[in-house]
Amino acid sequence: MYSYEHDGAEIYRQSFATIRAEADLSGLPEDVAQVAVRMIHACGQVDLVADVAFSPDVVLAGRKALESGAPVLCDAQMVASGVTRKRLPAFNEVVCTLNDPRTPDLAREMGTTRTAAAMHLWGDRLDGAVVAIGNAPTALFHLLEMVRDGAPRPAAVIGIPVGFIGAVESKEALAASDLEFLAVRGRRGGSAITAAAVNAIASTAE
Ligand SMILES: C/C1=C2N=C(/C=C3N=C(/C(C)=C4\N[C@@](C)([C@@H]5N=C1[C@](C)(CCC(=O)O)[C@H]5CC(=O)O)[C@@](C)(CC(=O)O)[C@@H]4CCC(=O)O)[C@@](C)(CC(=O)O)[C@@H]\3CCC(=O)O)C(C)(C)[C@@H]/2CCC(=O)O
Repeated sequence: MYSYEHDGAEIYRQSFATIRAEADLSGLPEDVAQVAVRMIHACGQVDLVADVAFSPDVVLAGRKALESGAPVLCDAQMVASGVTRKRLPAFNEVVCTLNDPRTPDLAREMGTTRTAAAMHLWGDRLDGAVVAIGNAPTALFHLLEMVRDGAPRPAAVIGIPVGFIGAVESKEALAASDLEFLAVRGRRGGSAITAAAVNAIASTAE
């Protein structure tokens, strides 16, 4: 026999209370702090808060975009799968074009990864969208290149790729851009944290 909590709501309550007790959220505006709590919840690391980087209006911009029906454009299926549809305020479309049959050929032609190439299949949905990049640094770099070259601007970029090659640099490039953004500086990141951030932004929508 094991003694453990069986009540899902109580697990969540204790979890969020623990995060608020242990994480130093004092340097964050309240709306970003709410999102950071869910990001920490997704990875179990309260020190994540020190690496959270953001533009001041990113939560508001993301929320407004979702309220007005903007799609959530994701680099990987894992990110798309993690977005809780019932939290989205306007039956928003959640898009991941990675597994589109055209993507592998496009990647070969472009000489890049599939995640980066797949963004070209987002089409005009990029305009005013919430972009969620949780896996692929190449996708984040390429998004910045696309916008620099005149592609429509997303309303907010949740750019939290993880890893060792390009992750740090792509997030620094995002932070240096003029886009509304939320990121985690350093190697940490990933699909779960990214989806949690989208879910938090969506949940605060009214
Ligand atoms: C270099 C890549 C990295 N992938 C990482 C971590 C994870 N990736 C998983 C999975 C299942 C997928 N990763 C792909 C996106 C695949 N990963 C890459 C690429 C080779 C290049 C991306 C880049 O460097 O920017 C990328 C393929 C591509 O051509 O774009 C994936 C599509 C590969 C595949 O299975 O076909 C796939 C995504 C599937 C989906 O959700 O749609 C992991 C689960 C690892 C595993 O399977 O063992 C894991 C998930 C991490 C997460 O939280 O998302 C890194 C570490 C991010 C790495 C990039 C950086 C580095 O340092 O290498």
